[in-house]
Amino acid sequence: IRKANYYGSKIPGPPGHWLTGNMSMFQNETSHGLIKMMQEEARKARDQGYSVIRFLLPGQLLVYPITGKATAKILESTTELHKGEGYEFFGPWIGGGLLVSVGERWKAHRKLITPSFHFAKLEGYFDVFNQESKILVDCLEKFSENGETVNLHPYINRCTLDVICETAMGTKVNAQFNHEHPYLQAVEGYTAMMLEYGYSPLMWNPFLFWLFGHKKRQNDFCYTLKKFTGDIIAERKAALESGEAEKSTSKRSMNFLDLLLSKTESNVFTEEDLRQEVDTFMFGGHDTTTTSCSWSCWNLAHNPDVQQKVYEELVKVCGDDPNGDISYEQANQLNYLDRVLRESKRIIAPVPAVERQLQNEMEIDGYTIPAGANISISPFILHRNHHVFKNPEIFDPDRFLPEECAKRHPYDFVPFSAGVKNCIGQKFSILNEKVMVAHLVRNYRIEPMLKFDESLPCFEAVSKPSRGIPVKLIRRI
Ligand code: HEM
Repeated sequence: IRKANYYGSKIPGPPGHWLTGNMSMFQNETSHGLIKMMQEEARKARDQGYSVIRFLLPGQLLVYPITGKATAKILESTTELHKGEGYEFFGPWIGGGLLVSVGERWKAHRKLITPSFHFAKLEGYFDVFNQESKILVDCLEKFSENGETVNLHPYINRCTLDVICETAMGTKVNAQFNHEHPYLQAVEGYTAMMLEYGYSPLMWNPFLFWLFGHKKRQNDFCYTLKKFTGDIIAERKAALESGEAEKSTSKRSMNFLDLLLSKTESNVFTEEDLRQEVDTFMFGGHDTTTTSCSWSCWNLAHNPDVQQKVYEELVKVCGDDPNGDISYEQANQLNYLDRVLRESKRIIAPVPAVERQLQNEMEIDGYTIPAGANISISPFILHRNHHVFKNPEIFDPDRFLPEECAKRHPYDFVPFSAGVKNCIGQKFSILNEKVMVAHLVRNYRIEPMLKFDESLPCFEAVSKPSRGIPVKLIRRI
């Protein structure tokens, strides 16, 4: 506590209690209030010319770089890759998967997995992107017919789960037809617990964690999550061994799970390594894309002119058949849609923040941050920098015209983080989302059924919309 207070007193930030620091600012806020509070603290600090701010939690110094330039220092480090303490909560689920691992293990696994996201592979995933997006459109048809309001979020969620299972694991789970999917409920429960854990010091004590039943809750969620992926792995393995499924050996289509299974056969990977990486991909790749696509639909619904321009671009590039597939080449020509999806990630970043725990002292813009401090890289804070994004609360896709991007620091916009530990799935996710949104907009005009700020991003592992994405869908003729 003394060390955190000593260094903390030299970094700009709100005054705090000697023992509890700024804890009360965190505990008194709702999840969305927390985001607003931090954005406001960052705004005040920037206006005073600061590039970092800090918060103090009991014995913990939490530092936020608030400009792209200050963020570069941590993101460009090739040694400060340890995740913050908050990630320990995910240990029982994803263990030492890519997201949290460091050192030689991380390097070796990342090198092995990277080829699954080579651009030639991405093209091979388009059949699944199209197929599942069309199922999504069909599942929503009844709402356009009867004029009922529909919350798009769970529909998109089931669609992205089907996409990731089929592309990465070669397994169809048909979640779009199973509305009570236990895996999705467990993901929701586990990630919601994370925020509770992060700001409830009593939960940090393992005995109290157990005593109040949190451990049991966590174990139950974990059991469901691991059983789901464990079954997928076992099924795929059995299918390959019996010759029922063809091993995808072509460079173009080898799926992630087959790749990892081949490494366990040659003893490069243990069975446990395999499970952890599969769970990491499910965790990292599914909820994130869902959140991003949901907010894109919300932004489109609230900006009908933008939605119309997206539709016109779609007709121009892909033709006017709403049921036709969108090819990889066409997706790459949808430049306006691309800007819209980026602006949506700026307005509401799907991942509110990622953390690093310093192993060595680091200086950022003249401030000394001690070893052990947590540095939070928060797109939520960086993307609202009013010195860089004028009127940051306004949705304007033209901020992403090439000439506008050239005026900014590359780390002013970091929805997928950056540096060596950046998101491995970013291209996959962007293309998947493009195809989903394209199919939705080609078929329906999306109208909002709440004001923009009546559904708010929650500060969990992902920025889930507090009241969903309630819309009316009007069939395009
Ligand atoms: C809109 C969608 C997505 C967003 C916003 C997103 C964001 C992020 C962020 C912020 C990180 C942390 C990087 C860091 O600590 O610096 C990350 C890491 C990661 N993401 Fe994503 N992600 C998305 C989609 C995906 C998809 C689709 C996959 C897999 C199919 C994926 C797999 C991963 C993995 C494995 C890591 C860990 C990488 C490493 O540490 O080497 N993500 N992602």
